[in-house]
Amino acid sequence: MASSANSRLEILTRHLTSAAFASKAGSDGENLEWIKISPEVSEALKTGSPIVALESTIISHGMPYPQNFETAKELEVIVRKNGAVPATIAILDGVPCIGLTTEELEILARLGSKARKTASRDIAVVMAGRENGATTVSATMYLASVVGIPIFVTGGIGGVHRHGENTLDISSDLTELGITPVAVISAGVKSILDIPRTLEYLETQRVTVAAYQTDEFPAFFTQTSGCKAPARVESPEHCARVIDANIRLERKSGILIAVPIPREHSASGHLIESAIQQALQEAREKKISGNAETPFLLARVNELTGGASLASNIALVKNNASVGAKIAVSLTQLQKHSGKRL
Ligand SMILES: O=c1[nH]cc([C@@H]2O[C@H](COP(=O)(O)O)[C@@H](O)[C@H]2O)c(=O)[nH]1
Repeated sequence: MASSANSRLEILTRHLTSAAFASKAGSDGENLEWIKISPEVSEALKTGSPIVALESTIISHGMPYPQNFETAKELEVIVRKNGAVPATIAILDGVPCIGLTTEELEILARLGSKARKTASRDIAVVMAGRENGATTVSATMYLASVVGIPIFVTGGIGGVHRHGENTLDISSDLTELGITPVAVISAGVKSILDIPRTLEYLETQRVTVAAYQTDEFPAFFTQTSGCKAPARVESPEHCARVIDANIRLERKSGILIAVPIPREHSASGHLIESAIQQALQEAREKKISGNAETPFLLARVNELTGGASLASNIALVKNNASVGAKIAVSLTQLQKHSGKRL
């Protein structure tokens, strides 16, 4: 335990030193702290308590206001109820923030797509421009790993887009998973994407992929995708053992744990599927591509299903938050014995 806490302290000390350096380096003499960790998250890092990182693109671009604000708050409540500290991550006025206040969550929720969708490649630009950035899976993973948070909950990750073999439109979520040792708990990959190629690409990136209590890789709104998952995990403890092994191995790559949407919320799956097909067709006709494609498809599918997809989306993220927090608690217990942390 002492050595675990020490290793977290080492990480923090490194970052505080970097922040001080950044401050000194600021040519205009301003205090340019480059990262802000909330007091609660900072305390949890020091004491080695379980923490769950949460992303912010899901708030700004993934859902409309006010459901996005309500969901963001509820996710934090669920994480707490299950014994972990939530750390929603975003960039506010150019400062990466680990752990947001309710007021900050509301700012992001109201900004919606006016906040910049920030993938890992965009972090430096958003910081330099002192912009507000909603972090995607890739950017959230990166920032979580920088401060030593090994578990991150989201709804769905990006992937290989359909026709990606021609367009090379592959989300940087997949490459970040290849180089950043954070476990991402998601409901799999939406069928707006090419699921078989996404799984192939994850293999190429050396990402450990496991489905939770099922043999099949889930497709976000539906429990099944027709693709077999490379591995199966049975419980939060089992997930924690996989994450712990990855940390001990120092593989420096991520883990994707795919949790199927709860059965009672997957009923509208087929309705949603046909809306997805229509939205995809419209995106092609309107020539919408790149990082605008996912937000367009999500919003259009929600319109076409009369809000059913949003209700399912909220339900599955909440379920992921509960599973993710339990995994974080198990991992902390395991690491009390092994002493090895991210
Ligand atoms: O079902 C969803 N998939 C993906 C996203 C967001 O979109 C990002 C991927 O975007 P792109 O495909 O442009 O890489 C993810 O990291 C996540 O933040 C989302 O909100 N909902």
